[in-house]
Formats: sequence, C-alpha cells, structure tokens
Amino acid sequence: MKLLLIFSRSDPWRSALVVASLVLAAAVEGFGFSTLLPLLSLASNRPASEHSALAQIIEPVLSSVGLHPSTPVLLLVILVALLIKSALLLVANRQVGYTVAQVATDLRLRLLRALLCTRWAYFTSQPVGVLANAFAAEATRASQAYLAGVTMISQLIIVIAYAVIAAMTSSPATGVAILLGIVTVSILSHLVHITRAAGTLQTTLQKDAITRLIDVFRGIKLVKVMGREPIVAPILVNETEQLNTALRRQVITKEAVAALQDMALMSYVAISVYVCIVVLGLDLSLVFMLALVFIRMLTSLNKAQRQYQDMAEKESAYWSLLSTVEAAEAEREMITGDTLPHLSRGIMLRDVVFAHDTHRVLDGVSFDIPTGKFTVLVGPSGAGKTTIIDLLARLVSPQSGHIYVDDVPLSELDTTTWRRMIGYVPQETVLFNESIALNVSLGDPAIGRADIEDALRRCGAWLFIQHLPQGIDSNVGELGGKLSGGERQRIAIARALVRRPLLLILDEPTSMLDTTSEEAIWQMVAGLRSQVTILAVSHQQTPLSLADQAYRIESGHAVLLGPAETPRAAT
Ligand SMILES: Nc1ncnc2c1ncn2[C@@H]1O[C@H](COP(=O)(O)OP(=O)(O)OP(=O)(O)O)[C@@H](O)[C@H]1O
Repeated sequence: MKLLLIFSRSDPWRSALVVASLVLAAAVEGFGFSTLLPLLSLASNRPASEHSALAQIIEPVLSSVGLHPSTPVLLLVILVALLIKSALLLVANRQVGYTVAQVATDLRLRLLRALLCTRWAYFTSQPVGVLANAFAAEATRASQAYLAGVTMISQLIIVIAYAVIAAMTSSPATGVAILLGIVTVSILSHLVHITRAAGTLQTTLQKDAITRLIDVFRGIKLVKVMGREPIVAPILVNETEQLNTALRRQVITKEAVAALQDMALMSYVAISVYVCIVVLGLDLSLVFMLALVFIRMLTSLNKAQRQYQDMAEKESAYWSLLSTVEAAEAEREMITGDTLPHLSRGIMLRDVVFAHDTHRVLDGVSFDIPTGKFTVLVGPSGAGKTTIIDLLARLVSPQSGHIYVDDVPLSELDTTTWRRMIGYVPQETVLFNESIALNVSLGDPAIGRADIEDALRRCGAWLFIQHLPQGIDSNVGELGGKLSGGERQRIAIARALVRRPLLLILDEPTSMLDTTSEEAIWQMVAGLRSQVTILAVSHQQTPLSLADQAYRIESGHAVLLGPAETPRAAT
C-alpha cells in the first residue's frame, strides 16, 4: 500500500482524476443495477407497498425526472447507466495506462540521471548487470505493481457501491455477506504472503542471473577458447532454474487463490439461496436480486485480493530499483569549482597522497607537466600511474597534497570544461557497438566526417578502413570484436585526437601494435607537442626517447629520469 501512496504523491492530480472516475463509474453502475429491483417487482406484478426500500428510493428518483418506472424505462436506465459507466471507466483506464507508462519512464529517467552524475568509484564496484536489470526489468515490474494496486482500488470501490445497494435491500444479509468475504480474504492471505516472498526471491535471483549473464558473455571469447563452457553453463543453468522455481511458486499460489475464491463464492451463494428461499421463505425476485448483488460484490472483493497478490509479487522490484537509484544518488559527484581552465603554463602535483581504503598508492608525489611538452610516466605495475591520470581527470581526489593547473587548484576548476579539454586513450580500449565514425566522434555534432577521416589518417587507421566495404560507417561489433587489437587502439587514439584537446593523456596506447606501427604512432604524438600538452604512460622505449621529460613512479613517489633513459630530454 505504501507503494500506491508513493506513486499517488508523485502525480496527485492524475491520481485524483483516476479515483474520481472510478468512484463515479461504480456509483453509476450501482444506480443502474439498483433499477433491477423495481424491474423485477414490475415483472412479478407486486403492489408498490411490497417493494423493497431500494425500490422505493429508485421510483421517486425516476418520477422526479418525469419517468414512470415501466419496464422499457427501467431497461433504458440500466442501458444508459452501463454506457456512462463504460465512458467513465475509459477515462479512468486511460489515465491509469498513462500513469503506468509514466511510472516506468520516471523510474528509468531517475536512474539514468543519477548514474550520469555518479562519481567514478561507484562504477568500479557496481555490477553493470544490476543497472541493466533495474533499467529494464525492475522498472517494468514496478509499474505493473502500480497497475495492480490501482486495479485493486477500483475493485474495492465497486465492492463498496454494491455493499450500499445490498444494505438498502437487506442489511442483515449484507452483514453476513461482508463477514464471509472478510473470512475468505483472511484465510487466503497466507497464500498472498507466499506470493510476496516468491516475488522478492524472483527480484533477487533475476538481478544475480542478469549480472552473471552479462559478466560471462563479456568474456565469452575467453570461456570458449579455454573450453570453460561446461563449467560456466551449470552455474547459469542453476540460476535460471532457481528463477523458474520462484516463478512456479507464484503461479501456483495465484491459481490456488483464484480456485479457492471461486469455490468459496459458489458455496456461499448456494447455501444463501437455499436459506433465503427454503428456510426464510423470501420472495424469489428479492432473492434473485440479492444473489446478483452479492455475486458481483464478492467477485469484486476476490478480484481486489488477486490484484493485491499481484502487487505484492511485483512490489519488491520497486524497492530494489529504488535502492539502486538511491545508492547512485548517494554517490553523486561533488563538483564544486567554477574557474575556467586555460592550461597556458602547465600542471603541478605537490605532495599528492592517495590511498584506496588502507592501501596507500601515492605517498607524496610531486612533479610538473609543462604546457606544450611531452611527459612520460614509467614504473612497475601497480605503482600508481593510472591513479595519477584518474587524479588529473578528477575521477578521484587526493587525500592530501595539491594539484594545480596554471597555479589554480584543480578542485577550483570547472570540472566539465576541464574534462572537455582532455583527450584520453585508456589502457583498455573501449569501443561501442557502433560505426567507426561514431566511435571516433562519440556523437558530437560539431565533429564532421572530414575531421574523423583526418584523425583516423593521422593514427594510421585509414589503411585498414579504406578496405572495409562501408569505410568509416562499418560497425565495429560488440566491444570492437570485429577489429584486431591494434585496429581498436588506432581508433581509440583517433577519438582522443579528433576534438583537438589541450591535454592529451595516453595510458599505454600502443601495447597492441607492432614495433613499426608503435614507433609511427609515438612519432605522430610527439609531433603534436606544439599544439597539445602530452602525458603518456608507457613501458616501451620509443616514447622515452622522444619525451621532453620522464618520471618513474615507484614506492609512492615520482623520480625524474636522467639522460641515459630520456636522451631527448637531455639535449
Ligand atoms: N578501484 C580500486 N580499488 C582498490 N584498489 C585499486 C583500485 N584501482 C586500483 N587499485 C590499486 O591501486 C594500485 C595502483 O593502481 P594503478 O592502476 O594506478 O597502477 P599502474 O601503475 O597504472 O599499474 P599498471 O602499470 O599495471 O597499469 C594497485 O595496487 C591497484 O591494485
């Protein structure tokens, strides 16, 4: 029920319109139905004095608008009431449909907005499968839970309308019917609890299964080459079968509730009709009317419970999605600075300390990256070279020490503008399952085809691209799987260059290239130093021989390399 309140608060006007339409539809339906009794009285030719309280209300109402309660008039009233009810239900259902679609869209947008503003550290620990599952499956199930909740309310409104009609016909019988309805709902509530638990289990298992699936298929080449399918398959199959068990439990409990409700309803009606006619000797038309009203009332109550069961089954998806959104929102990146960066003199790191939890990676690093120069970082694996890049891009912040850009602390710079000045080639090439052109431009409309072609030519990528049937419009495949490692790296370098950055950061960009290509790429990069400040991480010899300066990152410190390792710097 909390779920309904949350959704209603998010769009109070639409929710009010839905509830008002449902109440009106139920009232109109009830009014139409209530004319049945005068109709039956007329059919049985009983005198007006014997008509029930309800009939005695309906007849003056019709007379007040100049209608005599004859058979055609009463039939017409029923027909008109049904038409008005259908129109009102159409209004309500249309609003419900819009709201359900809006609920799913709002949840997805909230998740997207949260993720786009989340700091980098969040993504290093959050499985992509959880996000994909939240966006696709959980948002849909959450909106279905809302739909079930609204449908439940509409059924409850109908129950109330029919209870009022029934009470005006026979209050003791109505009291007994309501009591029986409550007893049935209470007895079956245990099955609803089981459905809720199965729905929660489904939410957890589905999240785990999708996370595992994405992980495995991202590394499917490795799995295939090393013949690990027989090991991976049972894990995936097992999770899928567990999911199936949860789904079966939901189906069984739902069907059991429906079957038991039907049995109970039919038993109540049969016994009540017997008692009313044989034991109490009530009039047949009255018993017929009461039976119709009670069947409609109890059927609606049963439907309301089944909708509640449906909501209980899917509700956990909303809470899971909400926890993912809130976790992302809590990890919001704090962007404080507003000074526009220029990079006219250079970057200075002073006594920078950075630790991942208790693991101190940088222990007072100090060095300069002068504008228009080519600086190289070397050092053993795990020394903290990529961490320095992350600090420069403000993906992480130092625990102590300072980073300055032209004497302005990095933390005071407008981060978005600063990042737009950076061209970055990461250690692991990231290509999207799109065309080469889109992978280079990243969809920036300011970058034309001539710019893309120029960047690809400068990286030596044009040689292989011109042989592709669709040239730069060729799709690179999932994670760039249709290209070689070296081809992927060239495209990644072209992407970094195409926006003509002021700071070019390259993290081992040529690790997959042959020696000739590697030398050509570094020569090209070095040739850019008059236009761009370059910071490269590399284990190769070529960039060291071309660099203006090089630092070894080791034991948490930066040590300037001498002329033996950086011959150009010495000259
Ligand atoms: N998100 C993280 N959480 C915890 N520790 C991390 C994280 N990222 C990196 N580290 C640790 O920080 C240290 C520095 O990592 P970094 O990637 O900066 O090294 P590197 O010098 O670039 O190494 P390589 O040359 O192998 O790429 C490593 O010991 C690594 O295990």
